[in-house]
Amino acid sequence: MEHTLNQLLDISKLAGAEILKFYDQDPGTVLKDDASPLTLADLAAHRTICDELMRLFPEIPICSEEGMENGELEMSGRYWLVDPLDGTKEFLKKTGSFTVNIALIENGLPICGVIYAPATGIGYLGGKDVEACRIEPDGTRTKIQSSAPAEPPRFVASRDHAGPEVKRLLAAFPTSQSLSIGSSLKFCLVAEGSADAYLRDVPTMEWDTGAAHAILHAAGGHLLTWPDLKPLTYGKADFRNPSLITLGTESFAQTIATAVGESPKV
Ligand SMILES: Nc1ncnc2c1ncn2[C@@H]1O[C@H](COP(=O)(O)O)[C@@H](OP(=O)(O)O)[C@H]1O
Ligand SMILES: [Mg+2]
Repeated sequence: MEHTLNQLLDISKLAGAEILKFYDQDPGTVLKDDASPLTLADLAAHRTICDELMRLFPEIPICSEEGMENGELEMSGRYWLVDPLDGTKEFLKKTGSFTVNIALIENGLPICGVIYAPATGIGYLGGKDVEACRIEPDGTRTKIQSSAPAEPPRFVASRDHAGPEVKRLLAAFPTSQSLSIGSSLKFCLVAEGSADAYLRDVPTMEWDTGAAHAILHAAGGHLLTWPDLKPLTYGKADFRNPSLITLGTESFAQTIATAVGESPKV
């Protein structure tokens, strides 16, 4: 699996190079049916990833965000789950918080994943039998591990997508720190122990979370549905996730649920 993850990292870097070709020129933005932006960078990254995955792993089907326009496909068994450019809005704003995401799903669970941030050259990978690590632009790898909550806790939130539950959370922990960034990098902050929790009460799609979920799990962290605190599974209708909470340690979920007035887990 380690070899596969290195291949996925190489593919992510190729896709990242395609994305950066559009960083300083008109990326040809159009709006999708759900009013979210789609650019030539998303499409170029999608093509690169699909071409490489099909070349190297012809037997494994691919579910990529940009291949799902008709929304008819259902995925099961073993497949690649790809978000070629997560954080398209951040890409357009040139904040640097955008990522390439590739995960392998088996029977509804993410087995391994790679996240690569083209603007910084930093990558993350991890899987079932592979320690989670952060990869610097020069290739140096550092093992990452999620951590027990700090006092006061450190929260991370979406820059573009934070709803009323996030506001309740911040009100319940008035001394907490809150860092706001775009894309799947939020999960990486929890995975590497730089943040304690990430509550997401605005919808995400399965391709937004697959790679991050695998890395987070390999780093000792947890991704649960909110507020019922159940495991998140893949292959759902329309690829839609419910509200989510990401944690460095599982018990912190209960602390947060109680603090914001949600019923304790039964
Ligand atoms: N109403 C909605 N329904 C489904 N997904 C949504 C959504 N609003 C935002 N998202 C998801 O949130 C992601 C961006 O989150 P963030 O702002 O935290 O980076 C988007 O990823 P893309 O940029 O890949 O489209 C998109 O998939
Ligand atoms: Mg996305």
